[in-house]
Amino acid sequence: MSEALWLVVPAAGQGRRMGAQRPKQYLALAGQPVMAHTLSRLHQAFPAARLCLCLDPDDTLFDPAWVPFAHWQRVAGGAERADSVAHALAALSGQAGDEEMVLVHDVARPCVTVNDLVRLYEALSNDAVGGLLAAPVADTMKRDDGAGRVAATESRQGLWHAMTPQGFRYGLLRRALAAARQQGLVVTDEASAVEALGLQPRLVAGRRDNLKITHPEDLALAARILAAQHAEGPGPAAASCREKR
Ligand SMILES: Nc1ccn([C@@H]2O[C@H](COP(=O)(O)OP(=O)(O)OP(=O)(O)O)[C@@H](O)[C@H]2O)c(=O)n1
Ligand SMILES: C[C@](O)(CO)[C@H](O)COP(=O)(O)O
Repeated sequence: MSEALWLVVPAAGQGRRMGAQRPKQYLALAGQPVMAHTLSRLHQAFPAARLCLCLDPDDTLFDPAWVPFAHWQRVAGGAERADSVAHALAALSGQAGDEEMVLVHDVARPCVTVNDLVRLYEALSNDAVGGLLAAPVADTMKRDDGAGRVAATESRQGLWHAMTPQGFRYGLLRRALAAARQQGLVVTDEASAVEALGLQPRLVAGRRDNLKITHPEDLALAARILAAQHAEGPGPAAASCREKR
């Protein structure tokens, strides 16, 4: 029996750095809410996947019409992103098998391409640890002195920007997040928790335009990225995983 693929989408944030009137996942982007774009990209890549959507318990803006998946559930998000992901994994207890793949993808990353999603899934399917989409750092990196001036220039050799999705087997990811919480380790991505177990997640090079919409200028940038991707046309034979499985 083919293993199920689980998608966890943290979408319970408030978008404080965006400074908008509503959480950024509900801001209009090319005629649709950010969330609708993100879920559409995930569904194009993984139409048969099962979605767990983390929403703020007080969220009154969510519309189920934006969810294209046949099998999906919502869970209450937590105080931090890691808590929301942990809540989703707890909700999947008894549903997801320990060896089944969980891909965690920020709702705030609507520009991820279907081709990158499928490439990541294929790269991780045979990887015992799991991994993440990432992009090598291309800028010179400065560390500040806390007073607005350069304290040092950091080597960018071997530095990557971690992105999402990040994919790990259900049992390992649940154990890793639980261990991080128990140790009081604050993690801003899933890979950090897996690394804390002494494992080395795989870095899968992805497009740099897999932007996380965070600051006000990012919304217009995301719109330009979507338009540019549309003009590019479909990537290299990015058949969805249903065709490939
Ligand atoms: N308690 C939280 C915090 C964040 N997220 C989600 O995690 C992703 C990445 O988080 P971030 O970009 O920081 O989103 P926000 O927390 O909304 O932004 P801010 O930190 O500016 O408030 C987002 O899709 C966000 O919705 C979540 O599900 N639960
Ligand atoms: C998971 C992530 O998108 C990887 O870069 C990032 O860590 C999320 O950070 P945020 O502060 O929760 O946006």
